[in-house]
Amino acid sequence: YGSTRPERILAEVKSKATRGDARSVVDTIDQYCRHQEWAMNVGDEKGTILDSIVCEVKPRAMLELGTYCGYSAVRIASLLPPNSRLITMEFNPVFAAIARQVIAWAGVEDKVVLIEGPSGDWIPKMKKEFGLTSFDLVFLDHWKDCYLPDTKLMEECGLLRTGSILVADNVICPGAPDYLEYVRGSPRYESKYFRSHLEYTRVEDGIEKSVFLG
Ligand SMILES: Oc1cc(-c2ccc(F)cc2)cc2cccnc12
Ligand SMILES: [Mg+2]
Repeated sequence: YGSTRPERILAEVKSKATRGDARSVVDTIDQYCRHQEWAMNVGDEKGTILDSIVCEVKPRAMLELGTYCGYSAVRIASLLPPNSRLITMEFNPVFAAIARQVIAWAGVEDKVVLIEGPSGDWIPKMKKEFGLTSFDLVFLDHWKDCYLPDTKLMEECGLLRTGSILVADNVICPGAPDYLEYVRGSPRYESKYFRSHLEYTRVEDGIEKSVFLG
């Protein structure tokens, strides 16, 4: 029986990356996915844009929708200030199982809480489950047709405060047109597009950064 792509990525991390070194895990995955087999990590180019926003915001409470193999969770966690938390949500149990191991290998498990299940089910429970008031920063990197409904749900559940920032991957490729139209057209958001490329390719893609104005 064949291994899955996430399993091959984990094997590469275990054989090539230094245990406890988040940067080496990130670089190992980028090397593998650029030269061996493509995978849907945010990647090095868009990852640098994400890094700059995380460093600017210094979030105490951050949410990631769409963990996949844990590449961006590791990247983000390595930049978080002490006693900050990244909650990352993954619907696919196979991806979640791999991500847990990648996050552990990188040594950032004390900053990351991985929850499994559909975002639509979890978002209404977040406040109670995690004793949260709101998220300072949200990274949307899951299925593109969930970006808009999940954003509206976060608004309704009071998980966004004045100044909360949404960062969305793949707004061009595969694209999230309804989400873009919403955050760019709504008076409740101040939105900005960061032009880049689809991870490990020359195809255009980009990240949309949107500040919730309350
Ligand atoms: O960064 C991503 C990229 C793609 C993607 C897949 C196939 C393509 F041909 C192009 C792009 C899918 C994602 C799904 C979820 C989160 N991120 C994704
Ligand atoms: Mg993506």
